[in-house]
Amino acid sequence: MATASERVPVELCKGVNGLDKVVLREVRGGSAEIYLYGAHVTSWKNEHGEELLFVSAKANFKPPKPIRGGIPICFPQFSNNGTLEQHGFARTKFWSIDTDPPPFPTSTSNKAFIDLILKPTEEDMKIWPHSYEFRLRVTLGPGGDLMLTSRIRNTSADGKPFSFTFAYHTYFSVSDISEVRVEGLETIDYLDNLHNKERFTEQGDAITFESEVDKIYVSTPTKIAILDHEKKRTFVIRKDGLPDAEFEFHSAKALFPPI
Ligand SMILES: O=P(O)(O)OC[C@H]1O[C@@H](O)[C@H](O)[C@@H](O)[C@@H]1O
Repeated sequence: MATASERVPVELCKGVNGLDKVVLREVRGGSAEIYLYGAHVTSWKNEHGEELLFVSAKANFKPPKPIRGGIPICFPQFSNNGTLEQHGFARTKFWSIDTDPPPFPTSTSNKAFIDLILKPTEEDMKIWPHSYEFRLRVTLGPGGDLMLTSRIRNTSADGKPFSFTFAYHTYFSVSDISEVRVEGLETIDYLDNLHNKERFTEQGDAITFESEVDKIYVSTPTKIAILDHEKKRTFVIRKDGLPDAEFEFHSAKALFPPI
């Protein structure tokens, strides 16, 4: 039976290694957990209590290492496309709870959500000399849907523009990879990370995984589905403002060195 604290829609508590985390709960029993370290979603459970995200059993919740699994926020650099560390520094910074976020156009009724914010310190500016506010809202809807909304604002006094790359590097939990297929990327071009980012066009039907895969699909549709036959579960991913999508399947050994 649920205790009183388990029914609280938004709760700040301690997670692994005493790190601060926020737990979101929706009325039907779904939940999500977000660490302030990295603004990192580490758990998303449906109303049956089934975990929908993968976090490596070897994941270190030890700053300054990134957490391996869940939803790492890659900012201001995705992958190694630049001079910064792989996937940028946002995933290894301590974010704050944003108590006064600018209003959203969408309604928040029946939704559990938390607003987080990251601003650069003087030390950070030495690595990436741009002044910004990165606001992330993580929302758990009444049907258990998880939504991440990022708002990045240039706060430099002179308004000089800067560019960045950004990604939600989500690790979905799936069963045996041979039971999984991805729909929505047919005939889309991709850059193959296993072949020096060479560009190819996806052929044929839905994507299946037979060997190691590490591809960035470019200009993808706004809706992509991951179908897991064994778990009889489908993830429908909808996105807005993020043109590309990366799909990876590595062997267990390649994917999970402890970091
Ligand atoms: O190990 P990291 O830094 O969390 O990166 C995870 C993955 O990120 C992807 O973007 C890379 O293409 C992969 O090669 C890498 O394994």
